[in-house]
Amino acid sequence: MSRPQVVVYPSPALLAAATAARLITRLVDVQAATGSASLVLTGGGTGISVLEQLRATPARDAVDWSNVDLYWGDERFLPSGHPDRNETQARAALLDHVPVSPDRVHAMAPSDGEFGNDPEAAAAAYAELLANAAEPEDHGPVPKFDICLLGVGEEGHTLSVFPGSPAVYEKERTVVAVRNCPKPPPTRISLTLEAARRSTEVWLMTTGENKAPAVAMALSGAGEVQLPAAGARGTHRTLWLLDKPAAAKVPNVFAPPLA
Ligand SMILES: O=C(O)[C@H](O)[C@@H](O)[C@H](O)[C@H](O)COP(=O)(O)O
Repeated sequence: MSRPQVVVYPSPALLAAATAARLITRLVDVQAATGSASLVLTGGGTGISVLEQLRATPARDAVDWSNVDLYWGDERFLPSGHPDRNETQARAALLDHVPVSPDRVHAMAPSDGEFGNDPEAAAAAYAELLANAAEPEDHGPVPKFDICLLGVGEEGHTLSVFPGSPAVYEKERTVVAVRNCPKPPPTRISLTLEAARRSTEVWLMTTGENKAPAVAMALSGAGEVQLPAAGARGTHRTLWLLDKPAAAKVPNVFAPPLA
């Protein structure tokens, strides 16, 4: 697993704009090298802001969106089209504005979909979707995602994996149902950390002084059970993209070299 790298931006707006630019460049580079790309989207304010900034930049059209497989790291288990669903927000922010291939946008099931109000069945179905999408060279139960975007909660959750929750101990399944989630809505579907760690690159993005303690703990060696975001690492790269307040307590070892 890769050692975390930290990049700090002066403001949330600049973090979102710069991360959108970073994402465009990475997607273009991966497509130039392999012909396609796979991206795991996240919910949360920072994650959606990045998608909105991406939509706003002309450079977005450098990506062959028809050749991107889009997945979600987690989803709020709500009826289709509900404004709080991560899918709803991602479509409004970006996906409805670029020429994605509908059959390559892999949303997690809504609570009024084919599995009804059964989040365990919906989670199992998404795990099967991922297993079917994995290629032999991925050597695992999920595709080797090129980039996995993640947010971070105040107490250190990421995806919908919360400290000390059953999901944080899950080592077998790749997708789980989450109930009684501390962050509303209470019922969700989430990749596990094991699944996220199969990503080539993991980008954790967060802002605000209220996130500074969790960020500092994650970067200071906290265990993933206590601090799930600490367990979110890519096989080749782990980026922490922060604004200054969120980075306020980051250990000096991550500070940029003195000029
Ligand atoms: O569905 C969700 O709520 C997200 O996936 C969740 O993990 C989010 O990314 C964090 O809670 C950070 O959210 P903010 O960026 O809004 O602080």
